[in-house]
Amino acid sequence: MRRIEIFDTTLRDGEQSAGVNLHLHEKLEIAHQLERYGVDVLEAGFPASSRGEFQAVQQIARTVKNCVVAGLARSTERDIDAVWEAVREAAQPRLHVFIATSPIHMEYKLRMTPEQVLETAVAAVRYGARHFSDIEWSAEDATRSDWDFLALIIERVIDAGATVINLPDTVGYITPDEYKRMFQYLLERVPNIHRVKLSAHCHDDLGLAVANTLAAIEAGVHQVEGTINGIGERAGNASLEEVGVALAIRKEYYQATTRLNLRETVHTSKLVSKLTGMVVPPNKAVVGVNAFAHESGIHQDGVLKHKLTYEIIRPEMVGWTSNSMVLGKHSGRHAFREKCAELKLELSEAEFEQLFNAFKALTEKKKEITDDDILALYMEMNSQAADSKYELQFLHVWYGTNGTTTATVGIRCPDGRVVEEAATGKGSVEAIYNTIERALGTSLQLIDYRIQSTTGGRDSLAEVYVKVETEGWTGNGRGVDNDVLAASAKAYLDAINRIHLKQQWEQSTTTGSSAHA
Ligand SMILES: CC(=O)SCCNC(=O)CCNC(=O)[C@H](O)C(C)(C)COP(=O)(O)OP(=O)(O)OC[C@H]1O[C@@H](n2cnc3c(N)ncnc32)[C@H](O)[C@@H]1OP(=O)(O)O
Ligand SMILES: CC(C)C(=O)C(=O)O
Repeated sequence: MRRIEIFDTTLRDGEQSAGVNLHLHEKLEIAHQLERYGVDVLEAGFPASSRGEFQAVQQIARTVKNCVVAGLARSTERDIDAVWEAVREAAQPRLHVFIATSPIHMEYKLRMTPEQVLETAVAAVRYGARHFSDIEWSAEDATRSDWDFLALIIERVIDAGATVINLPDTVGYITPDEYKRMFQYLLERVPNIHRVKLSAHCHDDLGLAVANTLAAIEAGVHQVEGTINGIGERAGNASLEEVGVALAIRKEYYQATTRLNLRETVHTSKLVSKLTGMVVPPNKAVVGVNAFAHESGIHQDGVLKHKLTYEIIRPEMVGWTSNSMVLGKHSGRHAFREKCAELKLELSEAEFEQLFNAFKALTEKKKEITDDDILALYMEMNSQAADSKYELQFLHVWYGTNGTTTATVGIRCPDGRVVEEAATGKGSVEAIYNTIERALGTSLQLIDYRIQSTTGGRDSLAEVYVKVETEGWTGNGRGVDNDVLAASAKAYLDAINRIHLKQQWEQSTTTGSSAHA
């Protein structure tokens, strides 16, 4: 088994993500977490770019002890001096110096001939070697460079003192097979290449960053570079957490390990996301909230019977507490039964079927069903059981801006009749309650009315609680619906039903027969 070194550039290339600007204390917090995560090299920033950046790199270099701390420089003495001043107090300082080697970059950006680039690169490494014993040299846009030119310049910078050679796919252009062949070609052609470590640095413009990084490992590189959550310039860099997990899960295939403490993965991802403001997509591999969420019945059934049917990564391995069964419209009875057991709902087979059907009906209206939704359905089912008297059949409300609202309700009575009535009120709820009272020939006083949603989100269920009083009797009622007005009507009827139950119970205790019999 080879050990692959992990070079983290979240604080340099990651911070180059559009819109990201970390404060010193935020960079420090991420740096210390990266140290706990177990990265081998931490690229803290580009010291020559600003005073604040210099100070941040310096602070990181002073406090991080368990990994190499690197700073990036162009091939100029000023940039290299800035890196030295910033990282000189690090336990293990590294200079990372680069120059572009592709024809397009040399001609249009640097406005240099290949000979000038060669001379500048060698001079920069020599200059850096006055202070640094650890020098990483990068051929920017290596993957669009001429391979023979690369071979020549690599040989020369190694002679000048480079200890790590990094060949970045700066614009995310190469494919895994080509990248592998490029490294293999250079390993054969450059005579002194075995004196140094080789490194890969991939961007995700074609969505190939992780695949290219793994291909480079197959080709024999010693170090791979990337960022947490794959953040970085344009489409970002290779996601280090994905590379680390791929190597761990496919250890037999890659024959390679890392020093990463994978259990810190999720925490590291969340911290970087929080401080950079770069939201992790829910379906992102390893760290997305859906990465271990099973939604469809066949998958949930499989996972309940044997996790490995649909899980190649143990969620605990990367720091999730467990997988999650998301109950939605694709869920089946196995997952629903598991959830009922978890919620400690005691159900007969018939009750289970009734609750399952209510749950399935709810999935037509709501995307994800939460524990609270299920509990609400359960309580609703129980309150509607044998004791139930009056049940809402339909409800229409015409809201008027002139201060009068009209409601029409249909109520199924215990004897099976459906009574229909209409009445007005100053607002929708008052109109509904006036109509219910007229339909049932009763008069109630509303003592308390409270409404809340079972969860956040527009598709949340509304839960209404009421307390009513009539002729010395009080009753509490609860109604749940995905519409607030229907929930209000149900709560009122529920309160009325409870008062009737109390009245029947009192009557039965005085006459000696049971109202529930
Ligand atoms: C692939 C990568 O991710 S590379 C790293 C990218 N990171 C950054 O750019 C860090 C933030 N950058 C900055 O703060 C600024 O760009 C600075 C401070 C580095 C330079 O700022 P300025 O001096 O104003 O130059 P500006 O950024 O406009 O242009 C870059 C200059 O560096 C030159 N340059 C680019 N790469 C190199 C190199 N590797 N070695 C030497 N010179 C280089 C360019 O040719 C250009 O030179 P010119 O001014 O003679 O035309
Ligand atoms: C400076 C180098 C390593 C880089 O970030 C790139 O080429 O993408």
